[in-house]
Amino acid sequence: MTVIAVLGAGKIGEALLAGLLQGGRSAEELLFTERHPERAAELTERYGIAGVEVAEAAKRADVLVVAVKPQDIEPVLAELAPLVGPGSLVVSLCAGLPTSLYERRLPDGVPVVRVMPNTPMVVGEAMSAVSPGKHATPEHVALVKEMLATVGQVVEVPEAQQDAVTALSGSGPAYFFFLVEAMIDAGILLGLPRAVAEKLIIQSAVGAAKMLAETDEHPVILREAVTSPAGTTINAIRELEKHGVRAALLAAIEAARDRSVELGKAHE
Ligand SMILES: NC(=O)C1=CN([C@@H]2O[C@H](COP(=O)(O)OP(=O)(O)OC[C@H]3O[C@@H](n4cnc5c(N)ncnc54)[C@H](OP(=O)(O)O)[C@@H]3O)[C@@H](O)[C@H]2O)C=CC1
Ligand SMILES: O=C(O)[C@@H]1CCC=N1
Repeated sequence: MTVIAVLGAGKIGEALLAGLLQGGRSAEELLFTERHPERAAELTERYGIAGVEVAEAAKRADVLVVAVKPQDIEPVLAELAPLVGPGSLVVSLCAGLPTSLYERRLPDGVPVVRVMPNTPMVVGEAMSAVSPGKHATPEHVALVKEMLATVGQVVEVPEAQQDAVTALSGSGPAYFFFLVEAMIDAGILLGLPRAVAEKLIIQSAVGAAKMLAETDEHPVILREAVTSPAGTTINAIRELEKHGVRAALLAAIEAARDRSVELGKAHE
């Protein structure tokens, strides 16, 4: 039995715990730490998972998953330092934070694996990218990949690519939610009842995502198949291009990458 402790069970920490439970792990294999007792009680009530102190998490868990905001990392590492050693395994989900930060703050030899997941892990559809730090062995990486594979898909990338990954797939679900929200608004503008607009757009998003995942066709081919000559879609595409939506996405994702780099630099 591999015991996994999530340090900081906020949005992504909770998504991981929920996804691991859904993926077949039992509540006894999972632990979390939280700084607000009411939040801890809420999570225990919802999932049956025990909230513990960091010392107990370090003692009982095989994998310590750090899921606090990057701005909150220093006290967590100070608390962890006397509790971990080369036999521990620390996994960081934190945007921007390099494994070298953990290696500097924790005792020599502690293996660290940097992971960028995303919230669809709650429905078993996460996209996670893993990068080992300098003390992480292939066995450590395999263990982390195995854990993440129960909540979605996993790739391994060089750590230098993690800021780009964070901007693309870490934040990615937010861009799709934003698009869906805007498209539902368009339905309201056209006079549809909200419930109808929501159903039309959400199912269209699900259908489009399944086609992308399952047909192996390039997105351009799939879009062209919707775009009939002198039809409706091309009129919409012309407006999207006129309003610079493609350029806006490139600039937005570049800005997210830059913020990830900045979050890492704050701890140099
Ligand atoms: N949300 C997402 O989609 C993704 C987030 N991430 C990364 O995951 C991390 C967490 O993000 P997110 O879940 O959104 O943030 P949240 O603020 O929702 O979660 C962090 C949680 O950790 C708690 N916390 C802070 N310090 C401690 C501590 N010392 N001990 C115990 N608990 C503590 C926070 O409490 P409090 O509420 O008081 O701050 C909060 O509940 C970030 O580093 C982010 O970059 C990565 C991929 C995707
Ligand atoms: O917005 C953030 O900083 C985090 C990291 C990736 C997704 N959410």
